[in-house]
Order: sequence, then structure tokens, then C-alpha cells
Amino acid sequence: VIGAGIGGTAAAYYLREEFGPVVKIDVFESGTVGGRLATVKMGDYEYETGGAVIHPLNLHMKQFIEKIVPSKMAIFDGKELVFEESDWFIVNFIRMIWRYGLGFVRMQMWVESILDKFMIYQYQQYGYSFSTVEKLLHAMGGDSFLTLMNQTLEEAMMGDGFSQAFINDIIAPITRVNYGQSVRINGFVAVSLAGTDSGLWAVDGGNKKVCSGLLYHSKSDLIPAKVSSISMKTRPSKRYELNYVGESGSAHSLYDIVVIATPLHQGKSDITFSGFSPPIPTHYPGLYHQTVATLVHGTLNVSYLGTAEAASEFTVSEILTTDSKGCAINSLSSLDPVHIPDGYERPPASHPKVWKVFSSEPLTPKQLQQMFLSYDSVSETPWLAYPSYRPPHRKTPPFVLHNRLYYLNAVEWAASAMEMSAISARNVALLAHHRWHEQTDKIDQEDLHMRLRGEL
Ligand SMILES: Cc1cc2nc3c(=O)[nH]c(=O)nc-3n(C[C@H](O)[C@H](O)[C@H](O)COP(=O)(O)OP(=O)(O)OC[C@H]3O[C@@H](n4cnc5c(N)ncnc54)[C@H](O)[C@@H]3O)c2cc1C
Ligand SMILES: CC(C)=CCC/C(C)=C/CC/C(C)=C/CSC[C@H](N)C(=O)O
Repeated sequence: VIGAGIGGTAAAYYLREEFGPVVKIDVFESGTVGGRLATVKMGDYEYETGGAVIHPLNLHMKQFIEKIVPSKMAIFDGKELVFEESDWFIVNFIRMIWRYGLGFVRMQMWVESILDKFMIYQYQQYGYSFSTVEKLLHAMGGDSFLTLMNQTLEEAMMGDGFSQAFINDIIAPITRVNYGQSVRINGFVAVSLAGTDSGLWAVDGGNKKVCSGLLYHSKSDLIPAKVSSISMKTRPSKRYELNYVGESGSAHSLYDIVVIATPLHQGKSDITFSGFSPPIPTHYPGLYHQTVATLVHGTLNVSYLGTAEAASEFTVSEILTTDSKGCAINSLSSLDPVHIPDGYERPPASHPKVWKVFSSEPLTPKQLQQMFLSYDSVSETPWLAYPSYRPPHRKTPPFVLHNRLYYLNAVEWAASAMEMSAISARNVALLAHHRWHEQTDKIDQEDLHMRLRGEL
């Protein structure tokens, strides 16, 4: 397995489940275990800088974890707060109905209707697997999921009767915080709207702990090295040779099955392939979008948000932004440490605390000075975070690159989230197992919904 993020470590875990205790599994990692799940230390505590929230219906992730984070949200248009959530559910409800009719309730039902189609868990439980992202999506949601891949989220929602005002005011701020992009991302990314539900989860101690836990339970060997190339060897038997560079220099090893669990895109990894026909490219078309996560320990300048509220009364923890020209940031959120000490209460904005800013470009000192009255530490992580979604969707790279060479991150072109990598990891492990044992009846089956109705 190449890559020890959530995808690679979950793949190692599911491969062990499928192939049993005898096979040897190596996991190569050129950076740190966790990949895009990472924390930084500020003062005495650690905070998430990458993948942060998990939805309770993310059944694979939930199987690996424990705990919950409540928050209160506002929307900023670059000049002022155009919406602020109240502590009172009924107040929020009336404000939403006043402005958008039943738009908000319908949005939740719309997202739920997509999540309801996530039959993939049952299919995987019964051992079914898919060789392409399109086949996996089709098995889950039929033609409607494939249609979502070919239209923008804006088109999909307008088609389903949502108003332009609702899309601009509510949906755009969500796509900006989640993917740093506008509502012109692909429609399937609608699953990420669930990332604003209440009752989200995160892992005590940091989400990256899931990765080290999975590695441990997979009983695989972690090799801290960067894989530079993969070539096909035919003698003495058909195997893949991995060339890699670690602390003690270059080396190579032979494997029967290889799972690539890192994006094969410009700037993400530079693995070259030789001896394959048709050839496998080092980089697939499409770019990864930059999101800079800046964590600041300081006192927020609430007047930057155009609010007259006293900082001591300002308890909003999640500020989203509209897609307006004047807005240099995608979001601003008050962070809790990854381990919440007993008796912890989130401080109001008048106290120095840790804030996370998502932006496409690094923040300038001037911008920081405008946003904060004072600050004493800043940590900046520039992520090549997720695909730059530009529908209509080009063909997604396949899960099967060659006979026994698999590519897990193809799934990110449908939507990038921890759960999507975990779903893909299980799919690839099942696929690898069935193809090894030539059990074609568990691959790319159509109409599973109907066929399994009796069994489920
Ligand atoms: C700022 C940010 C916020 C996010 N928020 C959320 C969220 O709240 N909820 C959510 O569900 N998702 C979120 N995501 C998305 C989520 O983090 C990713 O979809 C997920 O972590 C991807 O995991 P992965 O294992 O597939 O890839 P990665 O985590 O990228 O893992 C790939 C690993 O491969 C290693 N690697 C690369 N090349 C090589 C090589 N040649 N040899 C060896 N190793 C190599 C890398 O070092 C890396 O560790 C967020 C992402 C970002 C960046
Ligand atoms: C895959 C399914 C069914 C659901 C995923 C829902 C989910 C948790 C989406 C989040 C996606 C994402 C990339 C969020 C980034 S921002 C998250 C958070 N608000 C933050 O500020 O870090």
C-alpha cells in the first residue's frame, strides 16, 4: 500500500480482513501517518489543521471512532454578518423560513435523500465491489448519481426547485468552507452539505489517530519511504517492483498486489510507471485545489465582521463566507483542542483562543492584523486539499490501473472526504481479493438493490 492516510491505512486494514493473517502487508509513507489528517500544537494543546469533521452516517469512520462537537454558525459577506445562528432552535427556524421559505428544510431532506442511497455499506458487507467510480456510484444511486457528476451543484439544486438566493446565501458558503470552491463544483459533492449538520463527530486526540489505529490492527509493516516508481516484472513470476527512497537510501521490493492510496495528480505524488501496456500516466488530468489552513492564537477583532456585538457576547464559532469579491477568506472558525480537558468551556471572542482561517492564498500580515486585535502564534499549512471540481465531469481514473495494481484516490473526483477514502479502501480490498481468487460474480454487478432485497 502506498500512502498512510485514512485511505491507505483503511486499505491495509480491509486487505488484512480479506486475505487473512498469512499475507505480508507493507505500507509506504513518505510524510507522516495520517496524510491530510493532521494536527498542529499551539501552546499546550493540539488542533486539527486538515480533515476535521465526520458525519454520523459515515459508517466506516464511525466504526473506527468515538466523540462529538457542537457549534454555532454565522455567514459573512466580506463586510458584515448576513446571518447569525441563535442558541434557540425556534429562532433559527423562524429566521430561515422568513428568508427562504422551506428551502433550508428541503435542503436537509435533499441531502438526506442522497445519503439514504448510500447502500454501499450493505453491498460491501455482502462482498460486492466495483472497478470504476462510475460503476460504484451507479450501483448506489442509479442514473441520478451519474447525472449529479455531470452537472454543477448549482444546476442540480436549481433543477430541484431551490432558489438562486438560497444557493448564493446558504449553499455557496458551505461549498466555500468545505472545498474552497463555488457552487459550480460537481453535484455529487452535495454529500458534503451533510458536513454542516449538527451532531458531527471527531476523534478524541485527533482524527489522524484513526490511521495509526488502523495500521496497528492491520498488522502491516510501515516503511517510511517515498515510492518513486513501479514497474512490471515478469520473471521469475509476474510481480510489481516498487523502487523507493528512505532514510537509508534507495531500495526495491516485489509485490503481488499494489494499492496506490495517494492522488496521482500534479504536485501530489510523482510515481512513474514502466513496463505497462497501455501506459499508466504519472499524473492524471485535473488539478488539486489549494486551501491554506492558518491557525492563529489571538483575540478576534469582531468589528472586522461588521458586527456591533460586544466580543464578550460573541459566541459564534463557525463563520462561513459568501462568494463575494471582497471576501479574502473562505471561513473562520474557533477551534477546540483535539483532546478536550474536563470542565472545558469554549471561551468567548473577547478571550485569546485558537481560530482557524481557510483561504485560497496565504494570509498577509495586513490581513491578520485586520482580523485580530492581537495574536501571539500563527501556524500555516498550505494543503493541496481536494480536487478542483470542474463539471461536466471527465472520465474518472479507474480503480484498476493494471491486473493487480489498484488506485484508491480515484474516488475523490466524486467527492473528497474521509469516508469516501474509507469506502474506496474497502472497495479496493474486496476487488483485490475477488480478482486474486477470480470470483467475478462479486464484481460490477448491476441491480444489487433488487437482487439483495430479499437478503438485506
Ligand atoms: C483542510 C482540509 C479540511 C478537510 N476537512 C474534512 C472534513 O472535515 N471531513 C472530511 O471527511 N474530510 C475532510 N477533508 C478531506 C480529507 O482530509 C481527505 O479526503 C482524506 O484525508 C484523504 O485521505 P487519503 O488517505 O485518501 O489521502 P492522503 O491523506 O493525502 O494520504 C496520502 C498519503 O500518501 C503519502 N504519499 C504520497 N506520495 C507518496 C509516495 N510516493 N510514497 C509514499 N507515500 C506517499 C502522503 O504523504 C500521504 O500521507 C479535508 C481536507 C483538507 C485538506
Ligand atoms: C461522504 C459522506 C456521505 C459524507 C461526508 C460529509 C462530510 C463530513 C463532509 C466534509 C467534507 C469536507 C472536505 C469538509 C471540509 S471543512 C470541515 C470543517 N467545517 C472545518 O472547518 O474543518
